[in-house]
Amino acid sequence: MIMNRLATKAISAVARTPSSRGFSTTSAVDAKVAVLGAAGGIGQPLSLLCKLSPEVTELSCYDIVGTPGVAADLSHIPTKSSITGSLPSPVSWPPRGNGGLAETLTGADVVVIPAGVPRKPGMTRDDLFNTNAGIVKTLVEGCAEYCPDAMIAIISNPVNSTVPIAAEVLKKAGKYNPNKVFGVTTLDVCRANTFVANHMGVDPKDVDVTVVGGHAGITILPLFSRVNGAKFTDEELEKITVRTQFGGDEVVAAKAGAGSATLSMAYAGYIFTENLLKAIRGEDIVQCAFVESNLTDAPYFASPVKFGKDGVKEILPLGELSAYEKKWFDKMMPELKNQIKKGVDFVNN
Ligand SMILES: NC(=O)C1=CN([C@@H]2O[C@H](COP(=O)(O)OP(=O)(O)OC[C@H]3O[C@@H](n4cnc5c(N)ncnc54)[C@H](O)[C@@H]3O)[C@@H](O)[C@H]2O)C=CC1
Ligand SMILES: O=C([O-])CC(=O)C(=O)O
Repeated sequence: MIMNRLATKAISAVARTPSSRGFSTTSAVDAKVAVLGAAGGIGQPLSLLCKLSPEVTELSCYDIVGTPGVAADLSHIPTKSSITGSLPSPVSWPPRGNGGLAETLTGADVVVIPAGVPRKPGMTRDDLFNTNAGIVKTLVEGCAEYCPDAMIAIISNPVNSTVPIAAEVLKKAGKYNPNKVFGVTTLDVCRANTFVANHMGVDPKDVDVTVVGGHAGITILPLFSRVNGAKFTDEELEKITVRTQFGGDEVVAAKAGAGSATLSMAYAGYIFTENLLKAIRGEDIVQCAFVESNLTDAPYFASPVKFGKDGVKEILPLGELSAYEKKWFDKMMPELKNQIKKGVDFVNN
């Protein structure tokens, strides 16, 4: 239940924040968040949610296009955080210094990366590798140089490969801290919660499904056997499991060539980010994340993780899988390990 209660609290904080009567002062700690890819389909609503968050005191938006406009627009929202928007060239809003990645990242506590191309119908997430691998590599090289102590939350697909890419880039630079590099799998948890709550006829805030593995098709494994009170026929369980694994495809198909999930991902990315900021200021947080892990024989694995002020504090035990979940687990592992290896090889070969 932990993550969902946090999600509800976090969103109610957002809902309260844009009051015309004043700014929220919930956060006692200064926190700079950098969003890389901030002019995109995810980046813009994610930046909006960060601008509304009482946890954020400084928001820096970076993209290869559009961020001066995004920042000028968001700057009129009466919340306490300051905001800047930078392009790679020395163009920024407000005009200052040299702009660029250096100013975006310097002093950042959390860097969220939704930069890169989204899928079109018929594509897998792995089909994005050729374009997005290089984008993530370059941006994380910037993190190694300008904010080596920041937590880095990666949204760009394929997450199963881009997280290992980030780790290898940081290792090469001598700046890798496995406790501070995460793939964001929160949207899988959001989908599983929504679908199971609909099935059970309960409020989604009262369920919190553990989703393990990775973030692509069958590497996404929702553990519905752990949801108290949930009853399924075999067919229902198969249907809800596959729908969670391929929830992204459902949105890609409905958008019919105009991209993939953006609004639900901005929500999920915001929940993940705000939880990191709460952890930084001392709250114990548990949420699912794709991290370096020795829970299985895959070097990275998504599972419930305890976060503290320095990032990952503890990777919680996987626990027992049902026979049905074990079948999916065995099917997933070769695919997950291949996608991880592809990311590692990209940086090292
Ligand atoms: N982890 C997850 O659960 C999810 C991941 N995604 C992934 O997020 C990524 C972004 O998706 P959308 O926002 O819909 O795409 P989009 O195309 O709307 O936005 C991407 C943004 O990245 C920017 N960009 C490209 N190269 C850049 C660079 N070198 N530096 C900085 N910014 C750069 C683009 O200018 C654009 O504004 C995709 O890879 C998508 O597959 C999408 C949904 C869920
Ligand atoms: O399906 C996609 O390509 C985007 C994504 O990762 C998701 O929605 O889970």
